[in-house]
Amino acid sequence: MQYILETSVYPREQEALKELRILTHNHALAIMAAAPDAGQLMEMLLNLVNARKTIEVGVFTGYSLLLTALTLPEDGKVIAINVNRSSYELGLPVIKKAGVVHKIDFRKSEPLPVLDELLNHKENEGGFDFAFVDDADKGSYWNYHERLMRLIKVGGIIVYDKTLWGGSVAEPDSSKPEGKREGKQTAHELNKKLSADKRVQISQIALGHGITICRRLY
Ligand SMILES: C[S@@+](CC[C@H](N)C(=O)[O-])C[C@H]1O[C@@H](n2cnc3c(N)ncnc32)[C@H](O)[C@@H]1O
Repeated sequence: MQYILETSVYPREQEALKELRILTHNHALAIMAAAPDAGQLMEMLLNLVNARKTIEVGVFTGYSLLLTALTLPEDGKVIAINVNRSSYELGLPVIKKAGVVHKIDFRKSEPLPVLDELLNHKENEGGFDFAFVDDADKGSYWNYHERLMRLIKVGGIIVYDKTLWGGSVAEPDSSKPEGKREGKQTAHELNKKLSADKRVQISQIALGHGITICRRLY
């Protein structure tokens, strides 16, 4: 198992990311993000769009945030939104040690007010290169999408995590107890809407809990 973790799943993980992953595990918190699995893909996507300004919705201890900050150029900025600050505080010493905290603009908030506030400033329309949405209130993903589609430039990328909801989107409702159907249903609704959205080119990847990459076409 250790071999798989160190050489297969994370073959080229930077030291700071590894430290944050281990710290998260040591606090008995599972790494919830697909980010460790999808790390290299995210890094490549950030590079492909020459990302300088990005948005992250759903921070937790900051694995995908640190990965983003390490990938951005010195003058890059990531606006990172999370409903609370406590888990971010846990990862913050590692982020500071990595020397990238100056690239992070952390906002403790529900995402929609922050996205709406950004849209109050005309210069932010199409002003961002990349966004990553990871599990912050799945029922609101479509509302995030409508805002992000205005904030991300044409040619920019929005990545949604957990869009296969552990594979359960493909299973019949009866396979899940009633209380556990919500995540599956919201993921299914989002997938239907994204695949019908002509404004984006999409690619869904069965990595972690499933990620969907959307490239804004117009
Ligand atoms: C799966 S974790 C994000 C993982 C993170 N990207 C990483 O790489 O470790 C989901 C995060 O969403 C946050 N969250 C949950 N509901 C939220 C909401 N309504 N608004 C903003 N953040 C929320 C949680 O506090 C948690 O930090």
